[in-house]
Amino acid sequence: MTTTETGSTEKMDLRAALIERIGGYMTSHSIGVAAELGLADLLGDGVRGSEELAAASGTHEPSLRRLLRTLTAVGITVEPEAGRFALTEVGSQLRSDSPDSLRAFSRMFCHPVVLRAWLGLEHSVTTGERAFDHVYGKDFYSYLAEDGRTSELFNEAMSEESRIAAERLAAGYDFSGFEKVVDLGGGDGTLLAAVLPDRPRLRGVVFDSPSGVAEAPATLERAGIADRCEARAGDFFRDIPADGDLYVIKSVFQDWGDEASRALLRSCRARIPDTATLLIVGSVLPETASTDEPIMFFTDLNMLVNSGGRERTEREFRAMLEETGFTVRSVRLGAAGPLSVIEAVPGAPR
Ligand SMILES: C[S@@+](CC[C@H](N)C(=O)[O-])C[C@H]1O[C@@H](n2cnc3c(N)ncnc32)[C@H](O)[C@@H]1O
Repeated sequence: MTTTETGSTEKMDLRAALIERIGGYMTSHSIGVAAELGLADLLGDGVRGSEELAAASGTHEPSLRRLLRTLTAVGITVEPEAGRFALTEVGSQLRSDSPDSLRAFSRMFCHPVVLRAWLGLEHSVTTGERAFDHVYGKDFYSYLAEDGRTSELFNEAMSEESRIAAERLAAGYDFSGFEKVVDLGGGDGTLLAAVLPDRPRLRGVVFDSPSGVAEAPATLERAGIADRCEARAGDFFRDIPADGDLYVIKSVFQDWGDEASRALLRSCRARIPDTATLLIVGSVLPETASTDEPIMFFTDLNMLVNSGGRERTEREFRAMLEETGFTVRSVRLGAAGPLSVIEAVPGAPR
């Protein structure tokens, strides 16, 4: 190959690299539609023809086939023979019956409610304001409180996203010195459903807003812990339960800006016992961005658009906790699967 040809190949690769990224929204849309139509459930473990899939999903075969080819191009399906498709390992996570299912998560984050808010990204970047409120005239959680179906989908999506982190926390954190865990903003109870079953003396409270906690009783029932774990509705800015000795806040702070996050920590400081322990489970951003963990940066931008919150670095978490009357005992990066665990206690260093 001549130098000129090498140079032109590199140029083509560079162009393709950018064009592929520009098409990112087409990827999310395609995955969202596949999840909505239940294509992964129809594919199951098998190889199926596009005609059979179109008949089962009530879709237009030539168009469905084009969708499936695009999904193949991004590694969700394979096309071993022309017009016949099967799931890849990545794509299998779109099956509703997979223990690692991310189907509700895909439906939620490719949902028109979220995608419309993302159309306001430029507004957010220009003004620093939440695009969601700009588009809908209300904030994300008020929207969910008024839209039961989307709220249910969001709770299910959070539960799917949480499962691995909850299992890692359950396996890796020493709960032995505690009697009652309160999961603040605990959603449908997925975290305590992972922690409590193997610890018969530990009790729990899933605390969330009325719409957030709506599915928790069923989760606790399914996990066989309903007799020692209750679902309580309330507002964590105002009435945090005072009867726990371990308080977990998982994937919550990224929803809130600095002022609200400090208000939440002050609310915890004022209500939790002085001898209690606070565990913050969530992403901890590195000081500089790179391609290593793109999801954290997607989440951060998603928070700018939808909730007005942000992901934070270890330095920022430490400063916020210290300012609000907590002492950080440890920061364990990646201790809960993709998430980190920050352990803090009320008051000055003990
Ligand atoms: C991103 S979700 C995380 C849910 C769960 N902790 C998890 O990791 O899957 C944030 C949770 O905070 C809850 N939340 C928001 N505002 C709240 C408030 N004022 N009081 C109690 N919970 C609230 C939401 O309902 C939602 O369940």
